[in-house]
Amino acid sequence: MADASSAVLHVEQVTKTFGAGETTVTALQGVSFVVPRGEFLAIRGRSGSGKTTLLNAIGGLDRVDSGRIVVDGGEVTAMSDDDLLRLRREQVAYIFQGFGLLPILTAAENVGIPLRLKGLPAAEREERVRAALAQVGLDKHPNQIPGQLSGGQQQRVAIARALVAEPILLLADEPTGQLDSTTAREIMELIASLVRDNGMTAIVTTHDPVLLSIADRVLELADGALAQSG
Ligand SMILES: Nc1ncnc2c1ncn2[C@@H]1O[C@H](COP(=O)(O)OP(=O)(O)OP(=O)(O)O)[C@@H](O)[C@H]1O
Repeated sequence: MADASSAVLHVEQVTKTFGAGETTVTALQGVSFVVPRGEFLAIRGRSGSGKTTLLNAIGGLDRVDSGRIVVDGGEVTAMSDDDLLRLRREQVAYIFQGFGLLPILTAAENVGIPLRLKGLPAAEREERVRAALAQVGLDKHPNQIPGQLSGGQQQRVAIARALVAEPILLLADEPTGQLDSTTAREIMELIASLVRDNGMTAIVTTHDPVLLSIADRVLELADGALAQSG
């Protein structure tokens, strides 16, 4: 059992439904778990099991109906919209299946976005962007736009962008879903090693059984409820 005081994330009895009346879908029902600092946690589950809904609730992108979510001592489920914006800017970083890069910006400019939002001076931004691109093995491609990079390279840019602001919690929703199996494994191993090297905590959703073995622990969602932990 994880020491609750060292936990980065507490999820307690979280429930979320979509729609009303006969069309109501229960996306999450009574989900509870704790993630200790430094853990690389995978969440698996079939399509529609609630993985995206859960990550979006943790990252403050969507609100739940009941239950509590606490990230690094801050109660996400009680935050104002402004506080949620700050949470997403300063504490939580996202990696998406579709990479989520801005197509007209270069790799370096994409990586620099969180640092601009933080208002860091240009010289410090440039140095941190350079270091982040080097960490993901893309130091030779700072000036290419996403359309000039492979899928795996684009996801590396997105990973660098997620890391550059030194978030407490990294959330990755099917980050390898658009990649071939070899590249998918490379990307998952890269995320795992960066999380470990940077003392971060990460939650990654995936369907892929091969990739699950890279995680420290796997939780399974089925019809919006946690089925087992291992
Ligand atoms: N905005 C929405 N409006 C209505 N229903 C929704 C909405 N978002 C999700 N759902 C429903 O909630 C359930 C959980 O969806 P969710 O996207 O969280 O699953 P998932 O495990 O991430 O699936 P996938 O692996 O396909 O991304 C599904 O039944 C889905 O149809």
